[in-house]
Amino acid sequence: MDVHPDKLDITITFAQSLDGKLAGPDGAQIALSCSESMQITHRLRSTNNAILVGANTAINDNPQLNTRLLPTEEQRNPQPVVLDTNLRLPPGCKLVQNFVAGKGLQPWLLTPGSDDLDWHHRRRVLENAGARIMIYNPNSTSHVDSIPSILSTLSFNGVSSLMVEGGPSVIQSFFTAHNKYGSIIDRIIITVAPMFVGEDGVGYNLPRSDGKPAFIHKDSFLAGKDAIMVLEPTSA
Ligand SMILES: NC(=O)C1=CN([C@@H]2O[C@H](COP(=O)(O)OP(=O)(O)OC[C@H]3O[C@@H](n4cnc5c(N)ncnc54)[C@H](O)[C@@H]3O)[C@@H](O)[C@H]2O)C=CC1
Ligand SMILES: Nc1nc(O)c(N)c(N[C@@H]2O[C@H](COP(=O)(O)O)[C@@H](O)[C@H]2O)n1
Repeated sequence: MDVHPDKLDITITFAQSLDGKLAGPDGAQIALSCSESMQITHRLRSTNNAILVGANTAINDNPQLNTRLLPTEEQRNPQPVVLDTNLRLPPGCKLVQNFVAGKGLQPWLLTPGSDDLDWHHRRRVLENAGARIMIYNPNSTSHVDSIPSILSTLSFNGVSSLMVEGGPSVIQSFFTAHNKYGSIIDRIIITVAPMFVGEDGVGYNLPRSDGKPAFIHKDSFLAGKDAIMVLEPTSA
């Protein structure tokens, strides 16, 4: 299947510990980035026209996904997108609250849809609260195989650059889709925090890619105590 005719520019970006964890036990949120690297993350948010997280991140962290750490004149908020298959996002979350208060863009919740009556009830509640529900074509029940449809839906709705922020399950899906469909990810920007989380933390795996590295180093620099590393696909 063709990924999509108008390819989005896709940046995968997240913070990890030295032992490769993005979240604590049971996927709990942990503060990995220092203030300097967090500001760089907000700058990156400002250079993309959409930011995507998975439902668990949206529910656990109740994030704002905005650029509030930048000076006012540099703040440019990306379109918030949540991969929310079963419409689990609480209608009172900050993304919806900020939109209703005129302090953020309308959150888009992407789902393959459902015949379930409770799902339709949650859809009405979320739409009445202020969220936009967007249904992508479910090519299969697999998260990985849904990614081309998700990207087409975003592209069709005017998104040209997408920052994928996490969590680990979504990142894993994008890495696997990149390996399977090719040419999906344009760069990975990882903040490495000088700490260990331990074996109960949650990380990701990079799938094998015909024995050669799928991504190679392009740049590294320090931001406060953290190291930031930029990688690009081998073929780029
Ligand atoms: N260190 C960092 O930079 C970041 C850390 N996190 C942490 O990650 C934790 C949550 O991570 P996870 O539990 O892995 O959940 P996640 O945030 O990746 O969400 C996974 C859920 O998204 C939905 N989903 C829909 N389409 C999907 C697709 N194509 N691929 C994968 N999931 C899809 C499913 O309901 C799935 O259960 C959060 O608590 C947060 O603190 C989140 C973002 C960045
Ligand atoms: N860059 C980065 N460093 C960390 O240490 C983190 N825990 C995260 N998490 C991501 O940031 C979201 C919070 O965003 P807001 O501050 O609410 O705008 C969180 O949901 C994760 O996506 N990122």
